[in-house]
Amino acid sequence: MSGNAFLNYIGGEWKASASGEVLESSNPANKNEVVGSVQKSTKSDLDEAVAQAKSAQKAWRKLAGAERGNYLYQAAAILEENLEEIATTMTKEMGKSLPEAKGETTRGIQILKYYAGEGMRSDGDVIPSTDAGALMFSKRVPIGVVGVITPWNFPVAIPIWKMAPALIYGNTIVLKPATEGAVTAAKVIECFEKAGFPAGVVNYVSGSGSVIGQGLAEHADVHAVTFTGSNNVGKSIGKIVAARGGKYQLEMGGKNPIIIAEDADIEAAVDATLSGGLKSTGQKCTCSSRVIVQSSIYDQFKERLIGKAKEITVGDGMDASTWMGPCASEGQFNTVKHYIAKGKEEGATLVLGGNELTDGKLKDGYYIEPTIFDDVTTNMTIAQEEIFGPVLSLMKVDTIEDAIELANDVEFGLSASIFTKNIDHILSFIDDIEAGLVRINSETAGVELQAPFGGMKASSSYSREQGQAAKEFFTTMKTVFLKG
Ligand SMILES: NC(=O)C1=CN([C@@H]2O[C@H](COP(=O)(O)OP(=O)(O)OC[C@H]3O[C@@H](n4cnc5c(N)ncnc54)[C@H](OP(=O)(O)O)[C@@H]3O)[C@@H](O)[C@H]2O)C=CC1
Ligand SMILES: O=C(O)CCC(=O)C(=O)O
Repeated sequence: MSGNAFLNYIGGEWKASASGEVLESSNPANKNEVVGSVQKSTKSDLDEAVAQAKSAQKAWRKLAGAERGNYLYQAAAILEENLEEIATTMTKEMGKSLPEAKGETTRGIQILKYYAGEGMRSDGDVIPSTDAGALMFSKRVPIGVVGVITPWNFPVAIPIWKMAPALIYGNTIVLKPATEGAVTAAKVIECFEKAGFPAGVVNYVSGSGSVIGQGLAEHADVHAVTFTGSNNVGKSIGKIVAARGGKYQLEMGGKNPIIIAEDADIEAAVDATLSGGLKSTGQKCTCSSRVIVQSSIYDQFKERLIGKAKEITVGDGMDASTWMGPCASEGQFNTVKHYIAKGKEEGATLVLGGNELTDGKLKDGYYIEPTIFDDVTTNMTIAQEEIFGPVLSLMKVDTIEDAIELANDVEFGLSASIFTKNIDHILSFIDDIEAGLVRINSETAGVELQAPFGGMKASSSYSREQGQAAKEFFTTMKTVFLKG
């Protein structure tokens, strides 16, 4: 590749799209800086990638799991050698701070190593047969070709946490990354290329969601599609794949609550609210967005939250002093401004921020102040819809029962957190909260790669990613009955 101008990676070769057109990626911290370019691919590019993945599948699945694992270990080592460059590209392409980008790349390395080891673990069970002379067992087998459609907010970790399990269990893949993270994702694919994966096992096709993403969903030779992104797109992918009998997995939005009980450690709760709510500029599906506080400590908590939020440094993610970077794109910037206007219009009280930041070095970026609304009620748009920006909504309750009821009063159910020392409250929270990730005295974000990840309600398609849970999606099962 020349610099950051990337072609598609199909059948083990970097290839220009039939369209002859490219899509440029610009830096959200400085919209005049072009970070790189990727191909604006066509349906025929996608067809070629799927055909390559299909023809590579048999030889790949015939390898021993340990051999497939060696390719993943190799990819991990190469990613590690390129950590600095990949993290820098991520910060420049989608704006998260460099330490966060490095942390995410490190997580990518760990995910690859975790699934590399999976090649040596059990892929079935022996089940006693009613026939004493027979051996009966289950055996996990790959599904075939997997389409991987990923968002821009974790352009390294999300492609890897989908590709690594798909590959180790013997599937071949076609990755369609979000256009706003496609240069970073191409650099990850370069690591897979250098790791020497057989041609056609790993394919990368960039381009618009409505052509390449939808094309993957519709493609008869793509047996399964794994997606992370918005609810509208996810639901549409689910319908398309289901209609043709394929398998799908959707990880979508969140509207995550953090409950602060009157016995909470206020300092720890404030730190967790800011970290969970505003790190990555609020652009995580696990971000805290609704801050539900018991009335007896409400004012004390609010004052401390606002005080600490005022200390947040906003700037270019490449600057060492930056705590919070810009919104990832102009579209995201406009969405956040729309929700802030909506919050004011519907009667919430703006107690911090709410404005664009345009002074000095910030003038060419998509910067928004850390924003806090008070007096938010559950019927307001900002209490119901995913904002994906640095906006917190404070909500007051009298009891923990009320808090949990309020927390559940949204269509989403991804992550939820409570700060309390009261064991009864903790137990009822674990029992009654409608969320896939239940976190106690800890922020709502923070996913561990070895544990199941996914949500309830509209946040996911009931499936779980990561850890051992990934096996469920990326394999199917044979039950073997063997009699001599
Ligand atoms: N759960 C999460 O982690 C995420 C949630 N979101 C939520 O979604 C909102 C919008 O973000 P956005 O980036 O537009 O999310 P999208 O859901 O549009 O994008 C996610 C992925 O889907 C692709 N895609 C877009 N349209 C289609 C389609 N019709 N068929 C198949 N694939 C498609 C995108 O490609 P392309 O980039 O080329 O459009 C991208 O690769 C955010 O504000 C946030 O609320 C966003 C990202 C992650
Ligand atoms: O919190 C995390 O680390 C993961 C978040 C995530 O999966 C997402 O935002 O899409």
